[in-house]
Order: sequence, then C-alpha cells, then structure tokens
Amino acid sequence: MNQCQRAVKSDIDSQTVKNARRRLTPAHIAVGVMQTPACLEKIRPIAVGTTQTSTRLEDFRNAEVVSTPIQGRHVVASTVVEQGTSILSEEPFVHEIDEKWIGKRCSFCLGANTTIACRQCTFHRYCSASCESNNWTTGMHSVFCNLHGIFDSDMILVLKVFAKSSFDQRTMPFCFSQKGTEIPGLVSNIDCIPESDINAYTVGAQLCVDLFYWPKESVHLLVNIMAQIRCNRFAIKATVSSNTAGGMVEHQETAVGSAVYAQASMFNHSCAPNAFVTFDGPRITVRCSETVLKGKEINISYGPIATRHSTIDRQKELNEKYCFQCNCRACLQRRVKLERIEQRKGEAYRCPSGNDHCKIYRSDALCSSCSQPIDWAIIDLSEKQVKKLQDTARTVDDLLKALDIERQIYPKDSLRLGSTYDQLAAFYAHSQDFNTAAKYCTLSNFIVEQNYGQVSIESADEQFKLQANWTEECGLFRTLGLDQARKEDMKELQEMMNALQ
Ligand SMILES: C[S@@+](CC[C@H](N)C(=O)[O-])C[C@H]1O[C@@H](n2cnc3c(N)ncnc32)[C@H](O)[C@@H]1O
Repeated sequence: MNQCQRAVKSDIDSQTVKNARRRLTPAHIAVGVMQTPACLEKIRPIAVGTTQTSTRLEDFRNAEVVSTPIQGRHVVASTVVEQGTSILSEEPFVHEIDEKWIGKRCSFCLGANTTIACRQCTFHRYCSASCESNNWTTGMHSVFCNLHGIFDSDMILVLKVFAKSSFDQRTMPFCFSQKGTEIPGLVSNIDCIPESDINAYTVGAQLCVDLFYWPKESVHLLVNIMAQIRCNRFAIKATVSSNTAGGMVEHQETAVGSAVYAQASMFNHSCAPNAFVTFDGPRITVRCSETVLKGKEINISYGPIATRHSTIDRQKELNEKYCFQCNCRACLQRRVKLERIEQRKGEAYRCPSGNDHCKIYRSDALCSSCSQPIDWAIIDLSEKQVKKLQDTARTVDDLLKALDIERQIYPKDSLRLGSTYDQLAAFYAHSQDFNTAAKYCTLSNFIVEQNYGQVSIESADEQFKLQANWTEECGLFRTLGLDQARKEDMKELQEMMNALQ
C-alpha cells in the first residue's frame, strides 16, 4: 500500500496554486460544494454491531458478508466452496494508474498497448478510443485531466473517491444499501493511525480545500477518506514483460495501479489465507485456494504470509501499513503458545524429590506428579542467595556458586538457568577460555530450543547473539590473527566453531 502521507506534492508553492486555479473548471468547485453535513454523517467510520448480521451482496457467489464484534465485517462461505471457485468478481469503485506507468500503459484498462494520447493533457495514453472515452466519463479524467503535475496518483485516487461520493450517492461504497440492509462506511482505523500521518493528511487536505475553494468541513472528510483508502486500497497487479541482458524475456507481476472496491473490501486478512485475488485490468476476482466449508471465514492476505514471514515481521507490517493488530489463526496460535511459555518461564521450579520429570508451580502445595510436599520458604531462601551472589559477583566462583543453587531449584530447561549460562559463557569467552565458553553456550542454546523450538525466532536470535560473542566481543578474530574480510579466514573460523560445538 502506498501511504497517503506522500499524497500531495510537497513542493507546491503559491505560484503553482495560482497556475492551478487557472485550470479549474466549475466541476472542481462543485465537487466540494455538494458535500453536506448529511453526507459527512454517512461517511463516519463503522460502528460494528454487537449481534451477528449477514448481508448478501449482488456480486458475491456462494459467500456472504457477516459482521461480528471481534472480526468486524468479513466474508463467510454460504455453502461448501470448492478449491479454485470464484466467489467475487467486481469492477472498482474508483481506480487510478500508478504515477510511473502514466503514458506507458493504458490509463483506463491498464493494458500494455498505448496507441492514443489524451487529447487534452497528452500525458495519459490509451489502448483504444473506447478506453479513452470510458476514462473521460466513468474514470472521471474529465475532472482531473488538467490537474496533471499538481497531484500525484495517490492524491487523485483520494479526490476521485471524494468526487464520486458527491456525484453518485447511490453507488458510493460508504453507505450503499442492498435489499434494505445498510452497510456503513469502510473502516478507517483513524484512531490507530500515527499522529504524524494524520497531520500530513490534514496538510494535504487543507491544500485541496484552499485550492478548490471547498467548504472547511471537507478537510475532515478528505482526511477520513485518506485513512479509509489506507485500510482498503488494493494494488492492481499486471504481468509486465521486460528484456533481460541475455536477450531473454522476463515476466513479472507488478503493481500498475490502485483501486478501492466496495465489496472486495469486506475480506479480512489472514497470514494463512484460503483465498487469493487476481486482476483482469482493474476488475478484481477472488477465488478460494482451498475447499472452504459452509460457515467458515474466507480470507485473503494483505501481503504477509505465515510460511514466508516471521510472526514479528507480519505483525509489524500490518500494524505499520494498515494500523491493526492481526488476530488471524496463524497469529493467534503463536500468541497462545507464547503466553504458555511466558507462564512456564516465571513459574516452574524443580520438585524437592529431585525427579527431573516433576515440575512444581507457586500455587502447588504438593507436587502434582509425585505428591512430594513443598516447603516454599526453603525455595525462597535459595532464590535470595542466588540473587545476592549474582548482584555482587566479583569472580566467576560467585557465578558458579549461584548456578549450583539454581540447579537445585529450577528444572533443566528453565530460562533462568539459561540466563546464568549466558553470563558464564560471556565471562569465559572474555577470558579467552573458549572451550568452557562453548560448553555454556551449548547449554544455553539447549534451553532456548526447549522453550521456543529449534526453528524459531528466539533460537535464531540466540545463534546471532552467540556469533556476536565469538566474533565481536571476545575479539576472536584479533586473538587468532584472522582477517574478517578474507574468505579463507572465515571458513577456518567456521570449522573451528563447528569443532567446538
Ligand atoms: C479491508 S477491511 C476488511 C473489512 C473490515 N473488517 C470491515 O469491517 O469493514 C480491513 C480492516 O479490517 C480489519 N481486519 C482485517 N483483517 C484483520 C485481522 N486478521 N485481524 C484484525 N483485524 C483485521 C482491520 O481493521 C483492517 O484495517
């Protein structure tokens, strides 16, 4: 998603505004004048109902839109939907060619053929007279043609939504009715958008309002539309062919435009989606990528995918771009697992029986496995001793004494033991006793793998941390007289590290 904070060219100055005003037509001003408080009312962000309601929209096949308090509106299968079946095919509410493709692809159907230039601006090109005429009318190029160079494609998309909402109340996606059931406005997540972005939106909106002599209320409306577009925009993809250096032709899926769809906007995201989108020009089609049972949610991915991106990266991307905390199946499973680890991390102790398989917890009076009674006062005392030794440690012997006590009270996979192993590894590496350091590194690594799994972000972090310890902190390269830039030296070091492990 291209973010709307770059929607208005920042180098706009008063002379440009004066020149732009000369190019205004009554339509530009009319767009703003037609905004009434009633329209603002309708465009407010959605208030999700407390009860489940369903809406059958015309273009959906074998699926319907349902609203629940947690998921908001989303699409569910109304019958068993076989893999590969199309459930929605829809033309955009508005669409706009991306800035860098203007003149290189047809501005209406986004095809590669560009034989005709726009008779007025000459920048936009078309594959046929019918595309030129369609873009002039339904594509609203008649309104925006002479503003080329003042606004970029992102801002034109915003203005198109604004204009179309005023001109054509019946089809605006923000408040359209179907068989008597109203679907309120597209989500904007406006309360979660960073303040700096809202400020940038406001500057852009204010500029348009000043330029077009629109009423002041339009600023609020435009900012809201920018936020809605941020959460609901689709990048229109097309196959772009290019010649490579070796004379081969390469085909790549590339974003050539952006669009807002009234009905495709009802699909929630999942990092493990069961549907995908394809484009035929600006027309979007959504198909199931697996068979979906009746009543199950149908999701698409907004970008991140669980099999390709880590949970942390996915959450970060969705939060930064679309301002929501993902609660899809893949993210929830991971969160539950982490919460369980969090609980175990703080609470597990070793059973006083000494049995490695028994773990006891603070709320236990007896071990739940072997029924051994627990004297928590003794364990508390041991924990105090450990803390004192670690806080005042002057020599490695203090750390080793603390470790001895910890081994009596914590199970083998306790993360608290892991942290002491880390300290010891760092100490020995610093003293250049690499054999002993390696022993503690291996113990620490074992604990991380036990808690988080061998293939996990935490294990990967541990590996990086260890590598940093070896190569940077303990100056292993310097100690061994190796050169980090030489391939042979790196290979030699890797072999040594393998041998140590
Ligand atoms: C294109 S809309 C989808 C329809 C939306 N649920 C509605 O009620 O209009 C995208 C917005 O839905 C919500 N959403 C979509 N997928 C989500 C998910 N996996 N977890 C949490 N919220 C999600 C977010 O607020 C997001 O910005």
